[in-house]
Amino acid sequence: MSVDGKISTYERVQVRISGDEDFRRVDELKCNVDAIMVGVGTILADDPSLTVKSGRCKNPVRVVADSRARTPLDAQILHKGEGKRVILVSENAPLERINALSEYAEIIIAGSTRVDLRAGLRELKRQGIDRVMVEGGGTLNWSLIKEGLVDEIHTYIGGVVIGGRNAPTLVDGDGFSKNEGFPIFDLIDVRRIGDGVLLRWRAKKV
Ligand SMILES: NC(=O)C1=CN([C@@H]2O[C@H](COP(=O)(O)OP(=O)(O)OC[C@H]3O[C@@H](n4cnc5c(N)ncnc54)[C@H](O)[C@@H]3O)[C@@H](O)[C@H]2O)C=CC1
Ligand SMILES: Nc1nc(O)c(N)c(N[C@@H]2O[C@H](COP(=O)(O)O)[C@@H](O)[C@H]2O)n1
Repeated sequence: MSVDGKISTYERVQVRISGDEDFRRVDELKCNVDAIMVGVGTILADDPSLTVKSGRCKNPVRVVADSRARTPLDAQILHKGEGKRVILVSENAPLERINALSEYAEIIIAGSTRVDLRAGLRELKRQGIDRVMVEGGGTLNWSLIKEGLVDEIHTYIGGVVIGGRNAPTLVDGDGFSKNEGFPIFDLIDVRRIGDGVLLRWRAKKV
């Protein structure tokens, strides 16, 4: 994220926030997880492939949280690189979209109108997927944190200011009210990387 906590511009255009060294760190992380997950908003905005660029290991299983099965059939994630893809959808997703996407990815139906992330992750776990790395965006991050499904947060802060009240931030969604309390994370590591800083946080056990 940027100095001011943004993860893209208000037009949802990707900005290069980190440098080569940090891209390599993120690439390495992918070799230590079973799956990498993003929300469909990120697929629609960035069209990422989420592949391991170094080729040092196999691509992790690539997962999209996509309640209404909006992932485009020509999305890079469905075509670039080897490996399994999973799309988590809700019962609300049109059957024709599910059928079309099932040519490229395993479809898991979890939740009635929105993906039930806990149920989706439970099914992934049943398939042997224990460690999931989430690469955004802010809406999916919010839901996972709200539901207490996040063990660690790794925030790389790069030296650019993006600004804009409508620019996506690390955690969007509705936000917590002061009446309901906030999830607390312990700072477990601080490291300078390139022109920015990597902070690692671990969810406090309550
Ligand atoms: N700087 C960075 O490292 C990154 C930046 N981004 C930026 O983030 C933006 C995309 O973020 P968002 O629009 O917030 O989309 P998002 O990627 O968080 O996806 C949100 C979508 O996921 C689906 N979803 C299914 N079940 C859900 C649930 N239970 N809770 C929440 N979402 C659920 C919904 O269709 C929802 O609209 C883009 O502008 C992209 O460039 C995204 C990833 C990384
Ligand atoms: N680690 C990192 N640093 C930045 O500066 C970024 N802008 C991003 N963006 C996210 O990385 C994903 C790219 O995926 P592929 O290279 O296509 O596999 C994408 O989701 C961007 O939002 N990341």
